[in-house]
Amino acid sequence: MLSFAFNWTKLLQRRQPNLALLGFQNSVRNYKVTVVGASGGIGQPLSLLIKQNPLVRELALHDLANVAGVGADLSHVSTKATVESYAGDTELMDALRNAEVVVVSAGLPRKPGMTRDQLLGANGSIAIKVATAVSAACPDALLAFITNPLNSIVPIASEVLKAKKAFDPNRLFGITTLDLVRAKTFIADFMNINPQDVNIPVIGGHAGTTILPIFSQCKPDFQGRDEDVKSLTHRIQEAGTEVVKAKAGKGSATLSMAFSAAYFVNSLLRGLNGDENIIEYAYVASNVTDVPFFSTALLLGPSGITKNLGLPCLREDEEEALEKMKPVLMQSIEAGIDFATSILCEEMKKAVAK
Ligand SMILES: NC(=O)C1=CN([C@@H]2O[C@H](COP(=O)(O)OP(=O)(O)OC[C@H]3O[C@@H](n4cnc5c(N)ncnc54)[C@H](O)[C@@H]3O)[C@@H](O)[C@H]2O)C=CC1
Ligand SMILES: O=C([O-])CC(=O)C(=O)O
Repeated sequence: MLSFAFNWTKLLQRRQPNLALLGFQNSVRNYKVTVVGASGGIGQPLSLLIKQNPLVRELALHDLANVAGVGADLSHVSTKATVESYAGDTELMDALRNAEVVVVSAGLPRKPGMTRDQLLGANGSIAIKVATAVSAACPDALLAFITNPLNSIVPIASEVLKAKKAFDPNRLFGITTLDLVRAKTFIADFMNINPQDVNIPVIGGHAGTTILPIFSQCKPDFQGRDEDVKSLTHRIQEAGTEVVKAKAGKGSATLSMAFSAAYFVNSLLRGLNGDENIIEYAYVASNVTDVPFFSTALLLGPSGITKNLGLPCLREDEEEALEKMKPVLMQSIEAGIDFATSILCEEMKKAVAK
């Protein structure tokens, strides 16, 4: 019996170098993902989806409240990832320590009649808190925000990370996947095909006219009239408001957002894991246009963004829509930068006064 066991060990030892030569060694790594805002409307279904991802070793759930129950519940799901719960500001650093991917859905959602920009005061401070903690606890992590107003939140986080000397433009993302998911779904409905078969670039930002679907590059070719392009573009741009209205004061999109964020997180993880063919759209620091944050197609890899693939080919009407949206997007970016600067200045004054 002993010799049988010994022979197997020997055999396995001999086989190891061969496996390495074949490129199997470390072919699947395991990552720690932290969800901040984990007991919220998006946080819970998102955490459930991430718990099922085979690339995840550890899932850290952070929220201000109710997170222990969500964690206990989720920990009974029979998949590999272990689950740890962290509550309150005092446990944020522990939740983040050693995380390779941090996804943030912490923050207030809209109520009917509100714009996303009106969430800046409430949610801007959360972005500052999370980015500050990330800069100290896991500065090399890929940091992906869901929190609105996304067009301002990503610039806020970048200001904080710059101030903390932890800014890497290839590691900071605003998740715009839901805009692509909606575009696929609405176009597929219109053309009576499977949404999985539709591919369309959606560029810009994540609010109203800053969400720009590029119908001229739709695959398969969009079969419709100019009026159809207009009305579908409007529906994609206002789809968030459609859900806010339907939920009638009980929040905004949660399930479709969880689906979209889980998809995006999986792409980040596959990039980290060495997959070289992952392309996703996200709102990032960018020099593709003269607007400093912009969503385009990105090639992902082991350190986040490997390459910004830039603008798709644009038709004349799409060029015009792009030019029109730029000042709108710029206003939200400036609002975010001003917000961050004023809070960071306050912090510095307080530190000097101590
Ligand atoms: N990027 C996108 O496409 C989308 C963004 N959103 C945005 O996502 C955010 C979250 O939406 P929901 O989950 O529906 O809201 P929710 O109110 O259901 O959940 C938010 C969670 O964040 C937690 N939270 C608040 N402050 C926190 C802090 N400092 N640290 C940790 N946790 C904190 C709350 O306790 C709550 O559990 C909103 O800002 C919403 O506008 C929503 C849909 C789509
Ligand atoms: O509309 C909102 O407030 C939430 C959101 O960003 C979306 O659903 O696209």
